[in-house]
Amino acid sequence: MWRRVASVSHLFSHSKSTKFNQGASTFKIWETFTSESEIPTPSKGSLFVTFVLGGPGSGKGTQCAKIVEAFGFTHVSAGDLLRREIASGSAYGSVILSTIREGKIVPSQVTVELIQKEMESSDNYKFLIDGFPRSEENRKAFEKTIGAEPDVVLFFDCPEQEMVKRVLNRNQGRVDDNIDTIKKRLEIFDELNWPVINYYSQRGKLHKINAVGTVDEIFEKVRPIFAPLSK
Ligand SMILES: Nc1ncnc2c1ncn2[C@@H]1O[C@H](COP(=O)(O)OP(=O)(O)OP(=O)(O)O)[C@@H](O)[C@H]1O
Ligand SMILES: O=c1ccn([C@@H]2O[C@H](COP(=O)(O)O)[C@@H](O)[C@H]2O)c(=O)[nH]1
Ligand SMILES: [Mg+2]
Repeated sequence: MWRRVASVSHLFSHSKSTKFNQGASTFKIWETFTSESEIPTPSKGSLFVTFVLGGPGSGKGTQCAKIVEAFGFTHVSAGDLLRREIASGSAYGSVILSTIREGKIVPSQVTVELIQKEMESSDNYKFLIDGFPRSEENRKAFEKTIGAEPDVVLFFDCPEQEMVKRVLNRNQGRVDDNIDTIKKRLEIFDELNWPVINYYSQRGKLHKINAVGTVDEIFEKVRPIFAPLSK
């Protein structure tokens, strides 16, 4: 399925064996980008991971749907996986629900396991991981468990006022779409997500997109990032 490019198991000697890092490793060494304008050119069969970051209501899910349509990615929304876990009545459900209500972050172990299962159940090799990692701890847990780093990191940069307006108008019945929880989510975003954004910026993987405008206008800024990919 995924083409092996090189072994990186020595970098993740404590990680669990998974579809992504079995034995001598089934994934490639990730290209490092020296500037923000460089775009990776993946070949079919190599795992290609995009992290999609941005504050609450910045439009991550909306743009992911368009990327899926245009470029054939599999969309893995960490928030959706957690909401699905609550709905399934799992043992973790009540603690996840109270964490989401408080706008806090669910323990990495839970989220990474859900993401891992979702990726492993897909035949695709191109993934959009939406709304994750939300903290440096999340980021490190993903690297350790999945044994991979993102090829591309999108960051939808949106003013707070606009994000609040969008979330309050979303009308999807989410328990966290109320002004009190939004304030907490914004605080947590400021405190914990910026270090992740800075981390990927320093590694030249970050694509910062101004998220103000119509959905189509924003997608026209996203499209060139994936232009080297065929569907
Ligand atoms: N460019 C845009 N202009 C106006 N409204 C938008 C735009 N993009 C998305 N929206 C709307 O804003 C709301 C939030 O968008 P979306 O769910 O995509 O954000 P998100 O970043 O995934 O938020 P969250 O982190 O809370 O899941 C939705 O109702 C969506 O339809
Ligand atoms: O990696 C994650 C993703 C999400 N959460 C919690 O879920 C809500 C909603 O997430 P959205 O991405 O906005 O759908 C978020 O506020 C967190 O409480 C998480 O803990 N970890
Ligand atoms: Mg979303």
